Amino acid sequence: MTRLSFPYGESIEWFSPEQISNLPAPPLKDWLLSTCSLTQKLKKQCAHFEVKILGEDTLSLQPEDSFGSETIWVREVLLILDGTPWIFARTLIPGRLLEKKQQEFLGLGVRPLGELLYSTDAFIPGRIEVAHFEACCKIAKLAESLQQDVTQPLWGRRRYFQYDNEQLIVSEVFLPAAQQAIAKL
Ligand SMILES: C=C(O[C@@H]1C=C(C(=O)O)C=C[C@H]1O)C(=O)O
Repeated sequence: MTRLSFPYGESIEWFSPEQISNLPAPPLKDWLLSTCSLTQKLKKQCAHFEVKILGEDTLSLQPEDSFGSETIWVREVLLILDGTPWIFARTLIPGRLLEKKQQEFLGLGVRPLGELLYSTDAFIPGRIEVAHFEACCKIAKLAESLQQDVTQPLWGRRRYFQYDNEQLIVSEVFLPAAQQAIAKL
């Protein structure tokens, strides 16, 4: 039985959108590939937006997750719209970058990361990768623990942001409630 606790994210196989033949139909496809702040898009869909921190810590991750850095600061949150969790988000920041912007990252708290990343041109959005997750994975178990049945694969994306000569990675999984709501937009 998978231990359901932070860190929830796990080594996931991500693909460039061109490699995936069965991307979901719009509007979910548009949300997956959007280059603007997800926080701003989500806030338009609710009256009350909230960030719930699941965990923040410096971890030694698997090589495929560590992009060459010996230690990574990991932040995992739920983005909650009018009381319903829509997004599981996981941010990976290499130690070298954390040192440069320690106060900003460690001081985020329940403010959305997007407010930092999109407040300055210093963070340059980069490529987007996508993945979909079956019901067996740890994030699906997290969705089930949030009383959201996983009746179809969950879609997620991973975005790279460059700062100086470092990069951070932000991945977001659209939970069932989000996929159902977006399908009706
Ligand atoms: C990167 C953004 O910030 C969002 C907020 C996050 C957080 O607070 O940890 C993480 C990922 C994003 O969903 C964005 O708004 O696009």
